[in-house]
Amino acid sequence: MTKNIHKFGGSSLSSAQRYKSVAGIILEHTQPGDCVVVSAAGKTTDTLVKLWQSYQQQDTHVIADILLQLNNHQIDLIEQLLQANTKRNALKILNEELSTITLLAQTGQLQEAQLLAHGELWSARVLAAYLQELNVDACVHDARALFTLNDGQLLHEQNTQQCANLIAHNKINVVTGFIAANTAGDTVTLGRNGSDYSATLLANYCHAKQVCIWTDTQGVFSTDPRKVSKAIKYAKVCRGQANLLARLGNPVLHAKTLSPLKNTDIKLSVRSSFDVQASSTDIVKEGSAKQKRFITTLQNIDLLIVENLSEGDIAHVSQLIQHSLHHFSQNGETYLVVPAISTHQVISYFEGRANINESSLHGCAVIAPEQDISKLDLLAINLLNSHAIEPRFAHQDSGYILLLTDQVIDSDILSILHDKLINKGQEIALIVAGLGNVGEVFIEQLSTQVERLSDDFSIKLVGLVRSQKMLFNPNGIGVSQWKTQFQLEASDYQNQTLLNAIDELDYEHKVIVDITASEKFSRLYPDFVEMDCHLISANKYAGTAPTNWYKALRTSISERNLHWRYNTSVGAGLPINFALADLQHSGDKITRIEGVFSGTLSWLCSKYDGSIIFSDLVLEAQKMGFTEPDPREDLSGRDMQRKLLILARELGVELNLEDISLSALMPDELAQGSWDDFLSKKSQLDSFIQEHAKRAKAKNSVLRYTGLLEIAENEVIAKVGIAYVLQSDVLASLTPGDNIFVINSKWYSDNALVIQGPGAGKEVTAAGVHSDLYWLVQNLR
Ligand SMILES: NC(=O)C1=CN([C@@H]2O[C@H](COP(=O)(O)OP(=O)(O)OC[C@H]3O[C@@H](n4cnc5c(N)ncnc54)[C@H](OP(=O)(O)O)[C@@H]3O)[C@@H](O)[C@H]2O)C=CC1
Ligand SMILES: N[C@@H](CC=O)C(=O)O
Repeated sequence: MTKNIHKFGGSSLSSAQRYKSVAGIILEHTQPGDCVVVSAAGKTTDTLVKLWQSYQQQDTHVIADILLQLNNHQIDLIEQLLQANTKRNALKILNEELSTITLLAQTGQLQEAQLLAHGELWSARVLAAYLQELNVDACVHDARALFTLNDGQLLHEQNTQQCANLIAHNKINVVTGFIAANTAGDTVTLGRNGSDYSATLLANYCHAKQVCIWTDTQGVFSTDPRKVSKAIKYAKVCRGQANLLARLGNPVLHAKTLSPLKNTDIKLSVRSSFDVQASSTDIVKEGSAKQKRFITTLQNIDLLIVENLSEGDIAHVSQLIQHSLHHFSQNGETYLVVPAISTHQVISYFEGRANINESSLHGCAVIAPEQDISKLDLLAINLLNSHAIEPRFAHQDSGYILLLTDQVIDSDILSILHDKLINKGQEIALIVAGLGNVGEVFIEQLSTQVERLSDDFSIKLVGLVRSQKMLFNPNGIGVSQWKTQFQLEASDYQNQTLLNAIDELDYEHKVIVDITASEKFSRLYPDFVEMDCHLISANKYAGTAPTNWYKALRTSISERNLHWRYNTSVGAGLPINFALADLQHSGDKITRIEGVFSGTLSWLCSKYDGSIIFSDLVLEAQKMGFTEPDPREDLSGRDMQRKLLILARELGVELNLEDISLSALMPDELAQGSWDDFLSKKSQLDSFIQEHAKRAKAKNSVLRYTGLLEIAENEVIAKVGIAYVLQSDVLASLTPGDNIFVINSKWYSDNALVIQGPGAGKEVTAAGVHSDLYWLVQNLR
């Protein structure tokens, strides 16, 4: 049974390397019986159109050039992808076909559609042959045997039967997009971007479950992400809004692509074939997702008034000019928005029923939930006016506003409109992992913050995660009753359950707040990022992961325009990462950071005077919520080593944990075994500390645990360890629990910049996590 239809466009097949990537996707994402619809490789259709025009103009030089170009491109693909007999065979067929084209042209028998069809035929054949070489049982279908039209109308019943007869249930069916046949057996095309339409038609005829359009963008965005960096990628868009978008300037989907899905349950996804890990946008049935806000731009259009416009006219004209069309009524007139380049063709089609009302227009369309439209209309006009743009024509309808102007809406204006119209009132889903010392306080402080930020965003807590249990509610968990709700409703925690729940969320923004100390949880970050989640970490594991993993994560975050905040991973609530980033952005160069970066070790060393045994102080620090879940992470120096690595990476220094030398504040032996084992041997820790305190005293010094990062031209010194500091030193009089960062830089060379304050504690840390959340929300605006 055919379950899924996958469609790959020209850009996904533009080179041999791209074919290999597509084959990789097919291997991973398809099963026997699925169909793979392909467009012509790269710009092949454009080249074939030029060839057709050159034949019309009988321009022999250009014809020869184009034929050579097509031949070389195909030979290149065949040579790189196929082997032995398959290759020889493919080259022979290509040669024969190009000769036939020449012969047909010379005898005046060449037809345009028949010529254009070669693009899809070539890609389908090369892809299927390449898949076969990879041992995939693939077959090729020429869609002219599957889709028949009579007088421009698809013969649905006949086509369903043809698909049932020909589509193989035990193979991967590679199908040519874009082309069909008429009842006389001649080739016809389904119009520009017809391959998407082929895919949804095939899904309808084969009763498929899902169509996946693999393209060069990651999905459907609130606006063009190439023009507006804060464009929001939506996880779900309803078909009605997708249809409007297609008609009002968004090129990702075309209105006719959606038509075969009407009255079906077939799911449509838009995914990137260039970034396979990225999440998709799903186009779903009305009511299955909330209505979103979009802004699209229109350029070089004319506005026609048409008499007695029918749906049939729209279908015919769209086919004629190969463009999705939008029409609407206002004050008793019916308007049609057409690309200026096609106005002449459209007017002739209507034979006196259409007149130009306004010409040479540009503008924008805002699509939004019905109830927001009037408010947004006013706001949009005011914003345009404030930039000296007076709409020449305005139309407000259910679910959208159309503002047509003399000026082009450029990226700058579009960004402003997007910020003020689209990026307001958006919903942010918050998933908090780690409900320990810091996590609990973070949630207690949450309701005030949610209220404070509510002007711009509606923040909803949707997930709470502990090591063994999780609570997830896409509609929101009551912040004031979270504990009771967690006790009563939490289910067993599993990574996949959590990931599935996040993937299903229909929110504009998703934020994972990691307040665990779990390495295992941090390993899920790449999955979160693939689902377009922003990250806030108090957890230090991801920030100190091996360089390759860390860099890949960073790249993936920046490619998706996401944010990762982790200020509390060093210095708890102190603004150390902010300060370093700020200095660097302002042109400073940091050369040295020295100090005490552990609240726990600061507290322990400052408190210890021999009157209370050291291990009892450790237990007290643990009780106060200062220490890591296992305080040996602190005593081993490992936690401070992590902080130093985070600081180093913040400054662009490429280090791994092993590059930071470390001496522990406990005997190595105590690092092994369980916490109970440690407690049974804690006297060893006490003797160890006693001994160091004695040695320090002998030098008129006190025992401290310090870190140093020194960045010279050719050398980086990075170390954490025990230090004996003179009584007169600033580190000797540090308030217990305080961190101190002494920073030297180009600007702070002789007189260092000092940041000092509490470096651990649940309240300050939770407040620091809120500061990261606040920063993030400000940057989503
Ligand atoms: N305490 C402080 O002063 C500061 C802490 N931090 C950092 O904040 C983080 C939390 O510290 P703290 O609150 O003190 O730690 P706690 O040990 O009190 O809390 C840790 C929480 O994480 C949960 N958890 C553990 N493993 C997983 C997992 N695999 N998946 C999901 N949840 C998990 C635990 O679940 P369960 O409840 O089931 O055990 C617990 O709720 C740490 O990374 C720490 O380094 C940063 C700055 C200062
Ligand atoms: N154990 C840590 C807590 C914060 O990271 C410390 O004491 O600094």
